[in-house]
Amino acid sequence: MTSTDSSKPLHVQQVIKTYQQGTSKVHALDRVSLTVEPGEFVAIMGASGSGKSTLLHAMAGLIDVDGGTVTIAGQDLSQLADGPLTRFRRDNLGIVFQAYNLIPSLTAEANIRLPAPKKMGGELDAKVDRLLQRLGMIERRHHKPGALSGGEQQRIAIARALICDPAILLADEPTGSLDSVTGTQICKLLRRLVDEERRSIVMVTHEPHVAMWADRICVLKDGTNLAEIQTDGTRDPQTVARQYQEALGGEVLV
Ligand SMILES: Nc1ncnc2c1ncn2[C@@H]1O[C@H](COP(=O)(O)OP(=O)(O)OP(=O)(O)O)[C@@H](O)[C@H]1O
Repeated sequence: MTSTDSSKPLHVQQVIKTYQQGTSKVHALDRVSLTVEPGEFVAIMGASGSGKSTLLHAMAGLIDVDGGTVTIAGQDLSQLADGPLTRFRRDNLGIVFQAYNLIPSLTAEANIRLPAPKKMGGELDAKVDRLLQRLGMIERRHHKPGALSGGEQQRIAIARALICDPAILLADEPTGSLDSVTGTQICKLLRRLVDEERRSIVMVTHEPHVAMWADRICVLKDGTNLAEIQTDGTRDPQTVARQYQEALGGEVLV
């Protein structure tokens, strides 16, 4: 697997997203800012409803924002029409969801190939092989998602997200459907993608023992930046949990 272009940071500047819920307005994001450097792993934490998924979706260009900018590799996403945005997303971002979102009727291998443009030709076969090897899934390549465990399905979803060699991976609760042992395996895999390939990762999570794999934790509250926590690399969930609680002023989390 090739390493990625290291000149592709992600900047979120003063982003606003407001939803109408009945007669009231919900400020899902209220001037949130975040910069992610090449080869940096950032976790986004916050209580339920604090705006984590909305922020990730804004970074992915999956929702329009009402103010501020999301810039990836120097490109302001709001300046792209639908078609160019889809292509830009494919070439620059990999996205991983809690529910894996694999196509049940396709084999693991076919799911990985799905986002690849036709022009990749024979290069694609080699790339799929490398990804299956890298993620320990070579023996499972012909299985359909229904015959794979949750952890295996998430590995395939990560391979699919990497097929176009994006510099940035966005992950929304990637371990949320997994037991803690399998979840840790996925966290270690994500960490390796940062350490060995210098990819940038932004991951939404509720869990201190998942967030501890990041370099930095961005804590949101009510759609605003509340705090930044630098993890110290000791991977101690208790320390991260305590720092997180302190950031929230001792509030009990949902
Ligand atoms: N499509 C939508 N329509 C209306 N309101 C929305 C929509 N999406 C999100 N919201 C609201 O925006 C706020 C932030 O939601 P968001 O899903 O980003 O929070 P979250 O931190 O990811 O929560 P959770 O941890 O529960 O997934 C919430 O009040 C939510 O109800």
